[in-house]
Amino acid sequence: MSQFTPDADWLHWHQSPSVPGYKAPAGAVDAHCHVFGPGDQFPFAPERKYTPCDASRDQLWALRDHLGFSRNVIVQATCHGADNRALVDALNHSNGLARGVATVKASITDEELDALHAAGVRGVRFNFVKRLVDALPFDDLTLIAERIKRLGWHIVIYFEAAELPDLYDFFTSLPTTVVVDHMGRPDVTKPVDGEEFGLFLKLLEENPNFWSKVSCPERLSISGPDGGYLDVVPFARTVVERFPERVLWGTDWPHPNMKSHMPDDGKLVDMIPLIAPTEALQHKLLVENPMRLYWAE
Ligand SMILES: O=C(O)/C=C(\CC(=O)C(=O)O)C(=O)O
Repeated sequence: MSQFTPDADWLHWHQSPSVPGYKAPAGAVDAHCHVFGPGDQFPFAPERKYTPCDASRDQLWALRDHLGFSRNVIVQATCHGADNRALVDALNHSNGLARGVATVKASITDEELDALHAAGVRGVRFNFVKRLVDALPFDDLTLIAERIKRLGWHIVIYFEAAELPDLYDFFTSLPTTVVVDHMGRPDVTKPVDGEEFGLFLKLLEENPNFWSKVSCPERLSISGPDGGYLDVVPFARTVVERFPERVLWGTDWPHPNMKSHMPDDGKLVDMIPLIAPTEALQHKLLVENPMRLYWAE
């Protein structure tokens, strides 16, 4: 029996996702996914705000193959805090087919950063979603940003759309490439050409170092799986068509903290042609862009 019990309302990741009808181009990258534990091997962090079920690296590789993808970018999830051991273990057992985004504290040493780089880490994540973390002070984040510059890493930022006005100036002060998770979590009941999403588009428009993941329709959708998450499509498609060189796509497997339902990962893949309607856009989204950011060398 595991030393960790998932939260009572925790939804297990999908056990039999469909085979997508959409065939991803050769070399496609799932650029946003996580590994959880296994908790008995890589304990969840004491400061975590949720306890998930296990989701191991081998289970992630099985999903990758099932979906017809080739590579993964594994993003450190908050349930592991700044303990990147599960992430590094996955990278070290990926045959070079996975890269990572870590969570670090300002006290990390250069040697520790170098070891993360050698394992395949290419970025750090700054998380501002209050239900997930107590965000680090801006001074610490600024220090981390300065420290990782020499490695050529980027910064992944995760925040709710309503927080963007307050965070905007800090974000634009960051000295590296910056990747926004899940399009800055727009409220999709508001218009795609409205003020709120307009601020996010302005961030990308005026700052060529900013990229966006067009991921997580299952988290953002109000119409839900029965509506095919179609209410999210105009937002994602706008970002892909306006910034085709600076977009990434990911499954978000194993879909932490989904409460209403668990998505079928195959169906998420089937949405790709809706948000990237041409083969050229799909190739940039799934192959060229993530390869440039994560496998540049
Ligand atoms: O998987 C995601 O990107 C989103 C998450 C989880 C998360 O980010 C984390 O635990 O670090 C969420 O909204 O609960």
